[in-house]
Amino acid sequence: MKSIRIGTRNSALALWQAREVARHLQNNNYLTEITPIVSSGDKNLNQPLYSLGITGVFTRDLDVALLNDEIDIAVHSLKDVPTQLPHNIEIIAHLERDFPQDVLIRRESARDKEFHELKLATSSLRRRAFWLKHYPDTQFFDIRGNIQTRLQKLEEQDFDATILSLAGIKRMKMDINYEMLPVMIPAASQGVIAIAGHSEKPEINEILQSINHKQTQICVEMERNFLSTLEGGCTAPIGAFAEKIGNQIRFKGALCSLDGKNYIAIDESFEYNEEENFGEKFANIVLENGGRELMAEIKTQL
Ligand SMILES: NCc1[nH]cc(CCC(=O)O)c1CC(=O)O
Repeated sequence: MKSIRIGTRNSALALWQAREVARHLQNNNYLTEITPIVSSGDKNLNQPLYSLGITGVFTRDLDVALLNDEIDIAVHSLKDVPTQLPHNIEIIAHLERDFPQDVLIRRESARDKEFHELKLATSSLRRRAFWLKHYPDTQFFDIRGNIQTRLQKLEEQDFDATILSLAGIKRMKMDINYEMLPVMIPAASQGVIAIAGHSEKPEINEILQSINHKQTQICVEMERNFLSTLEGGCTAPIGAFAEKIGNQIRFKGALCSLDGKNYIAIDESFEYNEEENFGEKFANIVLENGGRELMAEIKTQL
């Protein structure tokens, strides 16, 4: 049997995630090989992502490799994958989500500062806006690069703290202190490793079903439907997180103005059924409660 060619970006986190997918496939007796691919998102580190004006900077090169049959599957952090996929590319499986949360990481010299006094480095509109909602006078700095680069910048530059995804920190086994931020709603599909494939490769796609985590899939599809219904093709401060609790799903979602002053949120627990598109339903509630005007306002500010 031929081995499954796994395409990945070549950052440490991406490689770890690709190995994790390989491990799941090997446990099911499939052979695998890993093919790292340099993405244009990694080559362009001076500008914040939203200002590059295109979605899918991290995924585009892997999409091309899939379409050219250079790889059989592509492993992604699902939160970096646009909700609109190119023709013939599909998300075919999800690994189980482990740590969805955002966490705060401070430099030693800022250990005793209160949250509202921190000078914060993040280039995420969502993290910035949700933080400003609680601490409106915070000073922000842009920061780009992978987790290791960002932590190094935190040591060297003139800001106190940064906000990162806990999943990335755990996967990189970083030995650092972090603080949970319960008021921040994670980005849609944060913490989820997803596998993309070519729509016209049913054999591979069937194999991938054997490692798909259905519960995770249900939650992230809801989050991503919420996001795509709200977003209409721009990057806005939107959080979305669905979680199974007992036999219910709890969905938290929010849209926030860039300055954090206007915040429209959903927090619902319900029994899941396949027929109802809950993500779209909750997004429409947000849109009808001022979200439409807020989205229009945000689009003029980006
Ligand atoms: N946007 C960058 C990115 N994409 C995926 C992760 C980490 C893994 C994840 O949260 O899924 C990160 C780093 C971060 O947000 O701190």
